[in-house]
Amino acid sequence: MIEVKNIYKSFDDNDVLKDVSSVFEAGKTNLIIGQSGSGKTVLLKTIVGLHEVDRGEVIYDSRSFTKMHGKERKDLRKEMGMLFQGSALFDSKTVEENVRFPLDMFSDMNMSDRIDRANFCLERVHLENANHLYPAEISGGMQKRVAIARAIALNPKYLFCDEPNSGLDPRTSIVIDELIQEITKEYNMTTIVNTHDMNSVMGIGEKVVFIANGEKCWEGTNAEILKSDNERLNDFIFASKFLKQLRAGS
Ligand SMILES: Nc1ncnc2c1ncn2[C@@H]1O[C@H](COP(=O)(O)OP(=O)(O)OP(=O)(O)O)[C@@H](O)[C@H]1O
Repeated sequence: MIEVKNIYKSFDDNDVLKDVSSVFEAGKTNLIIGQSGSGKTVLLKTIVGLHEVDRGEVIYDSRSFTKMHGKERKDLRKEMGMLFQGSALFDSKTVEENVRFPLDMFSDMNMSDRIDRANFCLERVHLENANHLYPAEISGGMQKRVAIARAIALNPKYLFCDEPNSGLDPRTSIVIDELIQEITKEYNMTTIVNTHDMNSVMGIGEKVVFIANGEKCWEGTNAEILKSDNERLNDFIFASKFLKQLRAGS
């Protein structure tokens, strides 16, 4: 479980996060949604420690990340897996080498165990025969699966995904979303996903936190979204004609 408590973050005179609090439970796909520029990425980066909070606290299973320094933080970071926008694979490394990378860097496993673990993770994302291919030789959806395999290589307790569906077609997006949800449940991870993909929200939004202008405006489940009378949320969600129709029929 990850808890953010009354977080504030500014850049110069731009107050990006204002008093944001929420709890993200283990075994659930927790989504952060909001318009472009609303502060989703800054929130995610603040949670993983790429930005320091100005005020407030980030707590990982009763451990205050905000109050940690040095080695303690480094150790906690080893429990985090990250899936960045655009997959962020190393072009000059093969699929297997990409997945092995965190193991090479942060584990004390021998080479044979690292290769076994990389293969296990690749099988888990249904990518059995791509080990020796390079990222440029596989599709965008396969690249995402490699990135997921790499993110789970160190068996993280916490998984962070920034726009995991960017650049993917709707069908492949669903496959990736379902994979993220499956592994979240299988390993009881606390997963936080930044997205503005409404298909993801409706598909895997077990908890949805809506950020507008740096403030938490609403939170609930995907089922509750359709019934919400929060005006700002509705303006955001039902900007899509398809969802307006869905709501009318619900
Ligand atoms: N490192 C930074 N330095 C200064 N300002 C920043 C920095 N990172 C983000 N911001 C500002 O914070 C605000 C929120 O940006 P953020 O990237 O969190 O939005 P977002 O909701 O993730 O948008 P998108 O969906 O387009 O990725 C923007 O005004 C942005 O300019």
